[in-house]
Amino acid sequence: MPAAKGLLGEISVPGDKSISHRAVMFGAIANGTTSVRNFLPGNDCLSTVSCFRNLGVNIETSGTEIKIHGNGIEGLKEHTGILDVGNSGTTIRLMMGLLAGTPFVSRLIGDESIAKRPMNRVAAPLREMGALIDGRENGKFIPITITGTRLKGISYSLPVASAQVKSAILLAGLQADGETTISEIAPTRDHTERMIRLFGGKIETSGKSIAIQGGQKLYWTDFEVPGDISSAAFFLAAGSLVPGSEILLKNVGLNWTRTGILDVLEKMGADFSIIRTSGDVFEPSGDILVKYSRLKGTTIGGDLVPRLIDELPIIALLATQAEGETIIRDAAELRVKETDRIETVADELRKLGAKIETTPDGMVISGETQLGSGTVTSHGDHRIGMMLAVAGLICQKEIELHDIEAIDVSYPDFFTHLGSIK
Ligand SMILES: O=C(O)C1=C[C@@H](OP(=O)(O)O)[C@@H](O)[C@H](O)C1
Ligand SMILES: C=C(OP(=O)(O)O)C(=O)O
Repeated sequence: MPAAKGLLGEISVPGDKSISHRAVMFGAIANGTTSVRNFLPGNDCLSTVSCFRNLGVNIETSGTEIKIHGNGIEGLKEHTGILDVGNSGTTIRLMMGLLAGTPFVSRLIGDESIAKRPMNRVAAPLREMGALIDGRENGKFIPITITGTRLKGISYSLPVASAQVKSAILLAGLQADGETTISEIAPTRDHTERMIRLFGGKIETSGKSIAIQGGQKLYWTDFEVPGDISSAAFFLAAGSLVPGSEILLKNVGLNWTRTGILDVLEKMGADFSIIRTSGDVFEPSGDILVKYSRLKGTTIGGDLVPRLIDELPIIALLATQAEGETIIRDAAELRVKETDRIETVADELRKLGAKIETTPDGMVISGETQLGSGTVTSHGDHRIGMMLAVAGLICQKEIELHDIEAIDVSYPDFFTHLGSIK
C-alpha cells in the first residue's frame, strides 16, 4: 500500500449497519411486505437475514434492495437447527430479546469472536421479564438456548450504555404483558425506537427514559436506509489526514446519537462541512465535504463516548497525527467488541511507530508521530482493518495488512471506494 497523494472524489457510503439489521428484524415481525432500499449487504446483516429465513420468514434480497414478507411475531417458526449469528453482536443480542417471548426453543451460536463477548448483559434483564435463557457460564456466553415463554413488563436501569441491551429489552417488551420502562445511563443510538414508530408502533421517549406497552402489532412499511456514519468515518479521517485531499461523502446518516465523530473532528480542528440535511422524518442524513487539515489533540469521555463508540479506533489514528495529547476515557466497552479494541488498536498502531498508552477504560495518544511502516493485522475486526488501511495512506513506506476479509462485515466495497479516490 503506497503512501497516498491527495484523495479526491465522491463516495456514497453503504447503508447503515445498525439500521439494516433492524430493518430485517422489524420487517420480519411486522404484518405485510416491507421494502427497504440501500440495505447493507455486509456479512453481519446477511447473518441476520439468514437467521430470520431459518425462522420461516420469506426474505428476497437483490443487492441493496430487500423485501421482507412478515407475518407478525406469531408468524415466526421454530428452527430445528442452530441459528448462526456469525460475527454479529447486534444480531445475537437483539434476537435474544425477540426470541425470549416466542412459543418455541431457539439455539444461537456465532464465531470465535462472538464466543468471547458477554451475553449476560442481555440475559439478566430478560430473565427479570421471565425469560428462560441458558448458555455457558450461566448464560454469559454462546451457545445460548432460549426457551420462549410468556413475558412480563419490567422497569430496568441499564448498567451499561448499550443500544443492543436497550433494543433487546424493547423487542421483549413489545411481546410482554403490561408496560416496560428503561432508563439509560447515557443516550445510545435510538434506531430501534425510531423504527418501532416507523412500523406503526407506540413508544414514549423522554430524555434517557423509554416506555413501551406490550401486545402491539406492527405493520409493513417502505424506506431507505441512510449511509453509515461509522463507515463514512474512515473517509472523514482519510480526507483529514492526507495532504491535498477533498472528499465528498454522500447521504451520510446524521442521527444525533451517532454523530460524536463530527463533534470530535470539530474539536480537533478538522476542515469539514455538512452540505445538505434531509428532514428528521425517520433518520436524518446529509452530505459531508472533508478536506485535509492540521489537527490538534483533544479529550473524549462521558456521554460523548456512546455517540462514537465504533469510531474510537479511527479516532486513535487521527490522534497519532494531531499536535499534543489525546485522552480517551470512559470507553471500557471497547474491551468487549469484536476484539479488545483498546489493546488491539494500541498494539497494531505501535507497530507502525505510534505512541499510545492504554488505560483500563481508554488510551492516551501522543502526537504528532510520523508513522513508518510494518506488518499489521485486523485480528478479524473490520474496524481495525479499515483503520489500518487508512494508516497505510500516511505511512512513510508501504505497510503489509493482513486479515482484510474481516472488512466485509460492515463495508464490502471499502477497497473499491478507497481505490476510486486515490
Ligand atoms: O445497537 C447497535 O446496532 C449497536 C450498538 C453498539 O453496541 P453496544 O450496544 O454493545 O454498545 C455498537 O457498538 C454496535 O456496533 C452496534
Ligand atoms: C461492535 C460492532 O458490531 P456488533 O456489536 O454488532 O458485532 C461494530 O460494528 O463495530
